[in-house]
Amino acid sequence: MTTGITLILGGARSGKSRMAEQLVTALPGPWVYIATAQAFDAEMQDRIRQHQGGRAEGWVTVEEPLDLVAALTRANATARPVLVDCLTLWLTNVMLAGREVEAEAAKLIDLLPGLTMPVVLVGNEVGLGIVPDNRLSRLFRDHAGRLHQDIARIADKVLFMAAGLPMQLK
Ligand SMILES: Nc1nc2c(ncn2[C@@H]2O[C@H](COP(=O)(O)OP(=O)(O)OP(=O)(O)O)[C@@H](O)[C@H]2O)c(=O)[nH]1
Repeated sequence: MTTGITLILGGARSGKSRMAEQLVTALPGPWVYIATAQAFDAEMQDRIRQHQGGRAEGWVTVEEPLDLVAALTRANATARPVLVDCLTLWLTNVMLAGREVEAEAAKLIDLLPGLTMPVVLVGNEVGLGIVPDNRLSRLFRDHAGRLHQDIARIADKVLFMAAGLPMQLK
């Protein structure tokens, strides 16, 4: 059974979200889904609608693109298991908002071990390709890698998804 902190990493369409939902819904509901995505265009709106339509009853959706710490604190007060999908878009939003990434990440890392309900966090592994040709992308890739390492260090369980299959890293 999933307890404590679980981190699920993987590439696009690797099955991360499905695995995360399975782990969370194996616990007694209702469950909190913290979505960090923002629908900036029709394609994303459509993708989000599909996710919402596909989610089983019993999920309470919280859309929070930036203040993840606040959303997790509120969810913790309800003592419901939580899924955060995903860290990568949250990081993108933090960078685009001009916030200090290290400070925001540090707040998250400080909060997580003190949460009383199980939390599953999803992140895209963006570091496996060639070195991006622009500075912002390189910076983003470095922030993502460091954030994943910091969360993995305090996580109870870490999975890497490939082709829908989990590899247990921790
Ligand atoms: N705003 C909002 N975003 C949502 C909602 N449900 C899902 N999402 C977003 O949809 C994204 C995940 O969808 P995909 O892009 O299909 O996932 P993926 O990472 O490509 O694929 P997998 O590895 O299979 O999970 C996450 O970033 C979520 O934040 C919702 O109700 N509202």
